[in-house]
Amino acid sequence: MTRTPVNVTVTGAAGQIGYALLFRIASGHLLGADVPVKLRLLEIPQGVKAAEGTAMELDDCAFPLLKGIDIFDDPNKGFEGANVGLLVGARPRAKGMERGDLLEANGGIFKPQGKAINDHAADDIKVLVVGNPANTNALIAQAAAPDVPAERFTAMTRLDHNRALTQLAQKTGSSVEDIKRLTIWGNHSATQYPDIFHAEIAGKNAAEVVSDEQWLADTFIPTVAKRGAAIIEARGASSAASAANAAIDHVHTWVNGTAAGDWTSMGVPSDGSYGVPEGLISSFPVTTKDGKYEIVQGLDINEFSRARIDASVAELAEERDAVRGLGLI
Ligand SMILES: NC(=O)c1ccc[n+]([C@@H]2O[C@H](COP(=O)([O-])OP(=O)(O)OC[C@H]3O[C@@H](n4cnc5c(N)ncnc54)[C@H](O)[C@@H]3O)[C@@H](O)[C@H]2O)c1
Ligand SMILES: O=C(O)C[C@H](O)C(=O)O
Repeated sequence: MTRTPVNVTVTGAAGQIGYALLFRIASGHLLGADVPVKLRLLEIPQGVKAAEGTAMELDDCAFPLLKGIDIFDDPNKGFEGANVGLLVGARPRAKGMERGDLLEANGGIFKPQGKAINDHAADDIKVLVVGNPANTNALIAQAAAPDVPAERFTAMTRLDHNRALTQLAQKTGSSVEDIKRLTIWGNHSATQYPDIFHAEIAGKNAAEVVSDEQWLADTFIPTVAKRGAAIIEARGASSAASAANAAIDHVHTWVNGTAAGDWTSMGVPSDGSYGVPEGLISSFPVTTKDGKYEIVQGLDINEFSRARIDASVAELAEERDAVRGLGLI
């Protein structure tokens, strides 16, 4: 039986992450090796020509799963019939720009995109926001889409999760696939909290294997939380291939499920779990199955973790209050 192609809308398609992302979507890494896709690329008018160039290259790959590419500069058209929305395009912080200015500029992008999703996307739309500040941009888009179930709006912390896996594997001389149940809590920002207290390495408690709270506090957490800035410093540009890879992982896991005994980290609307105020889009440990996710319940949160989760959640609440003050939600 021939499957109906899945419509995947990618915003910021002509950007760095877009260039690293589109070829992997088209080759089946996002949804599966047997799932045909149609790409809908959304750019601002100045980005359309470059997106056309990328589309030419996608054509030149002759990907069997790629059933069409359309390019738009109007979100209402870009999200028409979208089953998956990858919201990558965002306004970067310019020199001299205050935080409020950045939130306002991104509100001008994510509010109309949320409304376009509300009015034009397919009923089963799943949204991943990558563009920073990702959690709050997701909140803005979600607030503009009252007819779409709130839980379909998610923000990317999978890159942080993957970064933490590698740091922990390198510290303990283990392999990333031996590590399970790691969690990123809170905001995709320097306040995020990578938590290894419930993680396991080859079946043993990771915190006990590491047994070095100073390394945890002074090396592991800041290395993971500030990795984005370190990449910018080294590369002169923000992470692109690793961010695209994490976006692929996020959606693939959401659609295809977490492995038994493991979980992943996703920024999702809080249901009040772990004291995170309801509605904030915060990173949690989640399991996924049949295209749905659930926040892992019942974890004991020690004092060390509690203070760090609270600090990151407080930052999210501040961002929410700021965008509320700007009338964006
Ligand atoms: N969540 C994460 O883990 C993570 C990791 C890395 C980067 N990021 C963020 O991802 C975003 C994109 O990064 P990049 O390196 O691809 O940036 P980039 O500047 O290379 O590309 C951004 C693209 O978005 C386009 N764009 C801007 N406004 C748009 C709009 N309204 N509609 C459609 N397209 C629009 C631009 O024209 C540009 O082509 C940034 O905000 C970056 O900070 C997030
Ligand atoms: O784009 C950035 O500011 C950094 C990015 O969010 C990252 O974590 O690599």
